[in-house]
Amino acid sequence: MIRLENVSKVYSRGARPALDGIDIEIERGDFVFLVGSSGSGKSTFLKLILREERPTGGDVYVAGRHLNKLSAWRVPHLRREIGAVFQDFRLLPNKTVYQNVSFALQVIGKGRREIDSTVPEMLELVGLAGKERRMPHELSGGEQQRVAIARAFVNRPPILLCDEPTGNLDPGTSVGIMRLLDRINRTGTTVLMATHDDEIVDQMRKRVIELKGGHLVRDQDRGVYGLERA
Ligand SMILES: Nc1ncnc2c1ncn2[C@@H]1O[C@H](COP(=O)(O)OP(=O)(O)OP(=O)(O)O)[C@@H](O)[C@H]1O
Repeated sequence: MIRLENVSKVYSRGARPALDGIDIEIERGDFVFLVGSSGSGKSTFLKLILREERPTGGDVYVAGRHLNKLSAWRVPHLRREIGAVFQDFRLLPNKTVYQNVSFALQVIGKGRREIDSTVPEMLELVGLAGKERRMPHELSGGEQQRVAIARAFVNRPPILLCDEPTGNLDPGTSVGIMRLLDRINRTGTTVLMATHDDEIVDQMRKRVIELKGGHLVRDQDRGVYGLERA
């Protein structure tokens, strides 16, 4: 589903590479934690997959596409295959919960009837039934993240990328969000989550990929956050 072959990224000439010679394959349906200290290259890794950045060396393949060769007008098609969730939720502040989720379908040209049947289903899945008419500021952080996940997943993309999705949430709320991501993964969705949340990683025992200074230093099945704590 995602494959990087000898991928490097240098942002500016002479700078240390943000990623250096990365080889990795993530299969359909995998759940993968991407860990590493600040500046290790996690966000750059996610940006290459979304084609927000391009590699300076090597090849990136996502959902059957060779991104090096993907022309700009095809990038929106790639992005339909990838739901993205961020630490800061990024909801539209002037739209209701329902509108935030339905907007994601409107912009890809879905019809009213399909939207009206899909959105309630998705809000039910994320545990927000009954809160359709709330505005984002009337929700807790955990609820806002559930809206963001509903929006990212409403068109059932095969890949969900999560950049620190529990970074702004307390531990109890984070567990709820992880249960939801786990459920989404069990539907066959590939989940790739960059995180600093050691408790979550240690609880879930999924595949762990660790970056250090732009190098891939660990790829561990049923892994933990830090080997020294194993
Ligand atoms: N747009 C950019 N221009 C120049 N350098 C960048 C840019 N984005 C990232 N970098 C550099 O690339 C390296 C990797 O950064 P990246 O944001 O990928 O790390 P990260 O692991 O996601 O960090 P964090 O956990 O703090 O989000 C860092 O040295 C950073 O300064």
